[in-house]
Amino acid sequence: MLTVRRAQRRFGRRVIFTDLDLDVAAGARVFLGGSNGSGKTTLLRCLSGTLALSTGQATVGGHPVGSLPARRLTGVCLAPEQGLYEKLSARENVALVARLRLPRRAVAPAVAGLEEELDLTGYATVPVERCSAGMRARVSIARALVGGPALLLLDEPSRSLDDPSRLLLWQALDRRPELTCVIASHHADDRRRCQSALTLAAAA
Ligand SMILES: Nc1ncnc2c1ncn2[C@@H]1O[C@H](COP(=O)(O)OP(=O)(O)OP(=O)(O)O)[C@@H](O)[C@H]1O
Repeated sequence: MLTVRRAQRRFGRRVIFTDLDLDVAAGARVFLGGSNGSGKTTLLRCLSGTLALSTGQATVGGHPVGSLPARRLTGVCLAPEQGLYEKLSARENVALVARLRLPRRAVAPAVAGLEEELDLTGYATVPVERCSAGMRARVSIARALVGGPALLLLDEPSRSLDDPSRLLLWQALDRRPELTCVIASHHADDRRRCQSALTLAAAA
């Protein structure tokens, strides 16, 4: 589902990662570890297509990352508490993405299903600007999941989540055994829930 070949990303002369190869089969979960500043977010941004690799290639479902077909296959939650439309409600934020990914009649049921799964129902109609960091993180995760992506990229989803909310996330992932996930995290329990791990080393 996800293939990375000889990937390198530099910022100026600073090499963040290099010679990176990765093969992630459909349905596999990869834990992305490494200390602060080791390049986890940078790699996820490259895999989502929002940042270009300096050299090397990455494909999603055989399509180059960043291409329209690859983007269609990819659900992204890179800054769990940010990047939402502040004046819109949780429901509207999720529905916006659902409309891009689903036929019109499938939008409302898909959004309602995710509201239930991630326990958004109590504040689904409240503007996101009034939500806490943990609430926002759950909205961002719902937005990444809506429309049934084949690949999910999550950057520190547990950062603002309490234990019951983290459980909701993992239950949602467990309900989707076909979903391929790459999850950057510092949380040992997140590591346990993934079949394999890639640990990035901090650049010298
Ligand atoms: N736009 C940029 N320009 C220059 N350097 C950058 C840029 N973005 C990130 N970096 C650098 O790249 C390195 C990796 O950052 P990144 O955010 O990917 O680390 P991380 O592993 O996600 O860290 P954390 O665990 O703290 O979230 C850091 O040294 C950071 O300063």
